[in-house]
Amino acid sequence: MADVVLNSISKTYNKGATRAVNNVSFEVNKGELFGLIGPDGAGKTSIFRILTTLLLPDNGTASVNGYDVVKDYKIIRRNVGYMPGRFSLYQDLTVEENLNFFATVFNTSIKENYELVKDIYVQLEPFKSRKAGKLSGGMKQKLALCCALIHRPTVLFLDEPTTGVDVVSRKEFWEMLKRLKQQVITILVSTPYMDEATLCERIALLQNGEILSIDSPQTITAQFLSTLYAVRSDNMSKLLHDLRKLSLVKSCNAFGAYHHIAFQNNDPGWAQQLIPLLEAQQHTNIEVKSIEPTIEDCFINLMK
Ligand SMILES: Nc1ncnc2c1ncn2[C@@H]1O[C@H](COP(=O)(O)OP(=O)(O)OP(=O)(O)O)[C@@H](O)[C@H]1O
Repeated sequence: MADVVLNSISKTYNKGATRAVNNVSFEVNKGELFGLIGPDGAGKTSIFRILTTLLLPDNGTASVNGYDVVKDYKIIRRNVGYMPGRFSLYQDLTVEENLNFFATVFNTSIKENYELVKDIYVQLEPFKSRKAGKLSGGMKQKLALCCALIHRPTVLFLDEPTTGVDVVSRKEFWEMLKRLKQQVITILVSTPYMDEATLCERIALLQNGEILSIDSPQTITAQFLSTLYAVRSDNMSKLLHDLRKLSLVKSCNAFGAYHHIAFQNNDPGWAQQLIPLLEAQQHTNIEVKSIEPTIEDCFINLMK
């Protein structure tokens, strides 16, 4: 059963000049961990604000727990948890005061739902008298998650919860989400980090307000039809330029320490031809290896 349903949702700003969300439809099943993956400006926040009833769509319909986001906004606000990208905590209140405040707003108490947040809150307890503004990024993120959970929501919306957080805290955060799933809470999480996509059960890849693909991360990467190679040499910027000029190369993109390339067809002989071709162009220490595509490879491929 679907807990969240979007039907052809569109949203523009600046009197129609900025198209933020363009005809987006998808469903999120009950208890699912669903990721909205896309770069800055892709439309993730606009979609979250529509689903949490803070923004009206221009067109289309959407529902949460079967309730319409426009007509039934009061019920939805009581039932969902929302962790916005910024400003969800009161910086001048302590850890405990923040959590108490959010519990009170929802007519509940920390005690009543402590079991749900216990795993996360125990890590914050040593700092419970510290002002939220004085917490580290990772701790703020944990407190914001506790605050979004304290009224036991049926659906949890987490907008870029790991943006600007260190790698260890990011990892811990995703482990917390996996544990939360066992409580049968439907979770929608957005992230610009493509590596986090594989931690979701299903994802929607979003660019310029449009869905490029929706499926499990495994299915999306399996649909990448070309054989992919990682290539490096001592001069990576010249390498990118030279690879893009080769007629046998279909696509070439910079990926950290390597460039990822796909050939015009999947003939394995072309990878062997590549080294002498690059040597002829004065490249040294050339390495070419076959690799599995990542979600980022798929995203770039779908953008074209
Ligand atoms: N209130 C607003 N007024 C005008 N334009 C807006 C407004 N909010 C968002 N936009 C624009 O709409 C587009 C989608 O923005 P949105 O915030 O939904 O995307 P996002 O994927 O969440 O990106 P980010 O992480 O940068 O917030 C962007 O071009 C953004 O500049």
